[in-house]
Amino acid sequence: MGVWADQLPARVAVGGSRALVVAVLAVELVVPGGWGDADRALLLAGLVVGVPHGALDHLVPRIVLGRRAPHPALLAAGYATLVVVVFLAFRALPGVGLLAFLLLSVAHFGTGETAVADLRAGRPPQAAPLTAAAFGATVVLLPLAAHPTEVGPLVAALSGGAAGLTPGQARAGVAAVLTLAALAGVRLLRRGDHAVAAELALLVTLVLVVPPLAAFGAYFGGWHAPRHLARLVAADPVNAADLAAGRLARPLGRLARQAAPPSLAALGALAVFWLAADWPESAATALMLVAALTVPHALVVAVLDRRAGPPRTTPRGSRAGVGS
Ligand SMILES: CC1=C(/C=C/C(C)=C/C=C/C(C)=C/C=C/C=C(C)/C=C/C=C(C)/C=C/C2=C(C)CCCC2(C)C)C(C)(C)CCC1
Ligand SMILES: [Fe+2]
Repeated sequence: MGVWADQLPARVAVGGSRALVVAVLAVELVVPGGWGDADRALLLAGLVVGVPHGALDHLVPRIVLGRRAPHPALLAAGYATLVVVVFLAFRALPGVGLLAFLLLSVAHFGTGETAVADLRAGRPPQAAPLTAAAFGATVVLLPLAAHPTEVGPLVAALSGGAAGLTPGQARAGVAAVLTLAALAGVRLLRRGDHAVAAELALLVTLVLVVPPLAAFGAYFGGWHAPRHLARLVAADPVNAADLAAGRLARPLGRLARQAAPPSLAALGALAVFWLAADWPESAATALMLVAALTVPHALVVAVLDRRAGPPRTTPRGSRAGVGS
């Protein structure tokens, strides 16, 4: 086979996510009125499609550590407890909660991008703080700074009424994120990572051009989630033989079966929150739930990143993939 077996899922996810983001951009630029009022629908769709990417978190330690890992049922109970505690803490201290959520999100999305880039390049995951910060800030902070009016009501609902950014702060925020992205882009180009630099430019364009809620929905559900799932599929030794034979359908079926129950539980809670209030409280409470899911999810992904090794060197050879 011409590619690393481990890289097959990532190649598919990368191709699909690029095409989706380009399509979302094209709608904004070509269709009269762009996304218009459909931005909320795209945010909701992105959240719904994106939630399952964390639904295998309680199984990740077993994938990574094998039998030495605590039992998945124990992990699921701890995970669910942490979600409830963080959700209640966010509600009690919304200002601090929002700040912490944004910073954790920058780190989580940013390191997710560098981990996928490393997997595709066939090298072990390595710390790339500048690239990670640039990606994370682009998808989390740039929408807030570039579109303060559109996100204002949602940010106020999430933060317990805190005033949004002043025009001066927003301009400074945009300049800071664009400078960071430019520095990271130049460094990536110098290192020969042209595709990653182009992806950073694509995401910057998405966030600047497309309304912020639509842009975030597209990124979360159409880019971050499939790429993360691709890493999990590649990391699970159970999938090794299928991937080596170039088969993705069976690994994806297994993943869907395992992810269904936790996804339905989390989506049920999301639906209740979304339907129980009017905009923007509906979206704010749903995002608080996402924030609560983010804490254990980011912890699990950090473990995955630390334990990851280089891809297998032979399609069916000894396992040294993301999860080894
Ligand atoms: C396993 C399990 C489970 C499940 C889980 C899951 C399902 C998970 C998921 C996870 C996830 C799902 C995660 C996520 C993450 C996310 C994030 C990290 C986000 C972020 C966001 C942001 C940052 C935003 C921002 C903003 C604002 C704030 C405003 C407006 C504009 C914007 C949108 C930009 C349960 C619990 C059932 C049980 C136990 C076990
Ligand atoms: Fe994630």
